[in-house]
Amino acid sequence: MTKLAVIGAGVMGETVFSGLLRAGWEATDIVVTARRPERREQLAERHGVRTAAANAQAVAGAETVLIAVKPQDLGTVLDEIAPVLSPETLVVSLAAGVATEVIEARLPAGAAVVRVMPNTAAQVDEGMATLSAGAHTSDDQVEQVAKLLSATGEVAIVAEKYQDAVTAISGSGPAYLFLLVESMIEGGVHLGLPRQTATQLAVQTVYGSAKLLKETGDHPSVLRERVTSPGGTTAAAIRVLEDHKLRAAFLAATEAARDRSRDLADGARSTSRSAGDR
Ligand SMILES: NC(=O)C1=CN([C@@H]2O[C@H](COP(=O)(O)OP(=O)(O)OC[C@H]3O[C@@H](n4cnc5c(N)ncnc54)[C@H](O)[C@@H]3O)[C@@H](O)[C@H]2O)C=CC1
Ligand SMILES: O=C(O)[C@@H]1CCC=N1
Repeated sequence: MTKLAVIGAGVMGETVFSGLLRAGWEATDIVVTARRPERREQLAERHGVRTAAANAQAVAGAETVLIAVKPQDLGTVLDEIAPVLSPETLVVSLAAGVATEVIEARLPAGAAVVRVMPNTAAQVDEGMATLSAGAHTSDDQVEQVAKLLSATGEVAIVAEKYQDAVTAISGSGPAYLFLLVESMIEGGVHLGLPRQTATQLAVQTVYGSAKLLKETGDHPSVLRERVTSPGGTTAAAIRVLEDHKLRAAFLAATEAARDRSRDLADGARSTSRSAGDR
């Protein structure tokens, strides 16, 4: 029997199901779909999971269906799976922006839906995933999804009204930090450090700082003050970052991500198809 059908196993779909395999799930419990045959072959070879070319075939008889297509492709997928969805099947959507009520409206009446916002740090079991229940989802089903996702990191249950803001912080967040690391590396190279040295310094500094934040539980401003000696180098650098309005940039950037998340919901109401795969 299929425990989990992953519909649209791109970056995020593979991230979630490969975490379950690391946590001890059997590959035979999982069936995955993707638009391109080469991608399906790659996933079967890499993980030993079953693949299906047709979404309806993958979903038939599955306990849980994890939909990991882009919001623009969600409408088409929901229309394909709705006729074969059993009333017991739990539907989990990873799509940014798309409300559970929009998903429920395209599925048979009473379908149990959970909306999840994960992030790619789940690839190393340090993910942050939030989940919100739909109108017909029991507490046990929410617990079931929380347990599934906790295989790859932390899980929080949030009111659905917060999911667009969550997307702007933890969903997109890894990309902001990677951009910061890229910028630190370029800064080091600009100062004459060999690229390899600059990369080692930047990566370990971000990793160690994240660990310090998490393990001490201290507020970031307290940790920042400990680095900032009076009249010293850090104060000089932070002055420049403040001059360049780093905080204002983050406020504007997270607002833009939140707004884009809301806009993406419109794509899921149609049956249009996204321009193409990565
Ligand atoms: N990449 C990320 O960091 C995160 C992504 N998400 C959400 O996860 C979803 C997927 O995003 P990515 O993995 O980044 O995209 P992706 O483009 O890597 O993966 C999407 C996959 O869906 C497949 N697909 C498209 N239409 C299909 C169809 N009709 N039937 C079967 N497969 C189909 C594509 O072939 C592709 O493999 C999106 O809804 C996004 O909002 C959520 C949190 C983080
Ligand atoms: O960029 C995106 O739309 C997706 C959602 C959160 C992270 N990646």
